[in-house]
This record gives sequence, structure tokens and C-alpha cells, in this order.
Amino acid sequence: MTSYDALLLLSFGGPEGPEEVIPFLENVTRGRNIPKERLEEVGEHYFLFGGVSPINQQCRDLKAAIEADFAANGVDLPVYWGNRNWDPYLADTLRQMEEDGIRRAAAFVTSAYSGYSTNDQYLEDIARAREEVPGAPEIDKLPVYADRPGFVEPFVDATKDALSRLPEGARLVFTAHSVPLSQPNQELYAAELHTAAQTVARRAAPGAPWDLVYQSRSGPPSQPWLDPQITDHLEELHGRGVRAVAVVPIGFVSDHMEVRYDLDVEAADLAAELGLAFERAATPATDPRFAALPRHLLEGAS
Ligand SMILES: CC1=C(CCC(=O)O)c2cc3nc(cc4[nH]c(cc5[nH]c(cc1n2)c(C)c5CCC(=O)O)c(CCC(=O)O)c4C)C(CCC(=O)O)=C3C
Ligand SMILES: [Fe+2]
Repeated sequence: MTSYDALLLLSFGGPEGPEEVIPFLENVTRGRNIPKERLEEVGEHYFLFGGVSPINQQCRDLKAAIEADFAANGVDLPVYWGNRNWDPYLADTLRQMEEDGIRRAAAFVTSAYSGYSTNDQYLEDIARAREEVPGAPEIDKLPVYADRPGFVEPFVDATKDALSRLPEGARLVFTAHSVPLSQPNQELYAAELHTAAQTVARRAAPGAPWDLVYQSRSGPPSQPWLDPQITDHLEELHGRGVRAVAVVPIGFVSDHMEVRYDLDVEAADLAAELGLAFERAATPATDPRFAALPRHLLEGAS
């Protein structure tokens, strides 16, 4: 079926204990001009959850779901997992793959979109890690997948489900991680987000009004980032008489910290203060349709 001899699950990484939080944040923000106050604030989000980001366990679960999908469909490829910012670091994973005799692998990244943070930076991570590891396998990143049924369909169901928990006439609010306007390819990222949100909205609630907003902005206030931020937007909707929102984290594939804190704590608390009914739609996580995506993308790869 393919000329690859392994699949590499490539993700962001996160701390799994209080002592790992600061070193993790230093890894993420090295050379990126993030104010110290913002870092301290984000550190508190992690400490609120015992210093444990949910993202690594979500990757273990996704890896197991992909392995189950491969096994059920006769795909005989081992699955490896490596991260950009935390253990298991990508270079260590490549070292293991080299030892296991892997020569060429396809990478499935836990981000669906084009854009610098979501695609290009992962390509840089792959190139850098390969330079560190003599004899490292060749790695081809699989295509971005925000328009594929395996990504879209779980969001359609999750959006319907969130709406079913709200009064009639709730507004759909799609949200994604903000990035600086100066970032390469941010227009492409925003355009793909718009298309994905529109597809999900049309299928989950035909004719219903919807918005695409951003969250988790971290640069200095002087630097323009993709806007509006979800918190400002909820206030604005409330001011316009909206009384219920279904928030759909279309920019993410699992309920990691940006979802668990920035949406489930920060945005949900604000909505409660405003008296705005708030439901957050689930992310694809280990939905079998999402776990089948690497196999479907491999079928289209050489
Ligand atoms: C587009 C995008 C995604 C979505 C695509 C994808 O999923 O890859 C994403 C995901 C994530 N971002 C994450 C965590 C962080 N991102 C930060 C900082 C930044 N993110 C940015 C963008 C994105 N980030 C940017 C432009 C910055 C500024 C610094 C820089 O230019 O790089 C910081 C620094 C502190 C702060 O937030 O200020 C942290 C801690 C976690 C892990 C969560 C967990 O632990 O569960 C995940 C999945
Ligand atoms: Fe981030």
C-alpha cells in the first residue's frame, strides 16, 4: 500500500509534573519574544492542573487508536511518537527508529492546518531532529487535513451534540489558536480555518449564524495577532442580545491545555458571569474516523 516502513505521530508535547512546567515553557518560547508576565500566567494554568498537560496522554491514546485502525485494516506499519517541545523528543524517537531499521516514515502531525506554527514549524522540527541523528530515517509529512472527512465529521457530530444541550437559536462560535499577523502563511491558516468552520456549520446547523474567533494570544499587546479573541467576542455577542453559544475548537484535534483552560475555564467563567449559556463541542481525539485519517492519507501518498 505504501513505500513507508513506519508512521510517525508528531505532536507538540507538554509537561507531566510541576517540575516540568517551567522547562517546558522555556522550550516552547525560546527566541520568540513572549513577555515574562505571560509565561508566569500560563505556568499558573498548568499548575492549576497539577503541572500535568493532558496532551501527552492524548497522544498515547491516539497512537493506540491508530494502531488499532492499522491492525483492523491490514496495514502492517509500526507507529512511533515524538514531540516538538517535550519528552519523547522527536530526535530521541528518530534515534529509536534508526535503531529499529526504519528507513522511511510518514509523519502525521496533530495539527490539521497549513501555516507556520501548524505546518512549517513541524517541517523545521523534522529537519533539525534529522540533523541531530546520524542515519535518521527520511520523513515525509503527510498533507494537511482540515478538509478531510476524518477531521470534519467528528466536529459535525460534536457541534450537533453541543447544540442539543443548549436552548434553540444558540450561536456557533468556532475558535482556533491565534498567531501573529507577521507569521508566514497566516492568511492560509485563517482561510483553511474559515473553510473548515463553514463546512461544519453548514452541516451541523444549516442556516445558523456562526463566527470564527481566536484564543490563547501570547505576544506583546503592541504586536497584531489574529482577532477577535474569544473573550472579547463573547462580550460583544452578549451585548447584541445573544443568550447561548456553542463553542467549537475547530483549530485543535484534542482537549489539551488551550482547550481545558482557555475555553473550559476562562471562556466558560466569562460566559457564566455574563449569563450566557455555554457548551463546548468535543474535539476529534480518538474518534475512529479521526484515527483512520493517517491510513487514508497514506493511501494517497507514494
Ligand atoms: C497555531 C498554534 C497551535 C495549534 C496547532 C498545534 O496544535 O500545533 C498551538 C498549539 C499548542 N500550543 C500549546 C502550548 C503553548 N503555545 C505557546 C505559544 C504559542 N502558540 C502559538 C501557536 C499555536 N499553538 C504561537 C504563535 C505561540 C507564541 C510563541 C510561538 O511563536 O511559538 C505557549 C507559550 C505560552 C503562551 O501561551 O503564551 C504554550 C505553553 C500546546 C500544548 C498544550 C498543552 O500543554 O496541553 C498546543 C497543542
Ligand atoms: Fe501554542
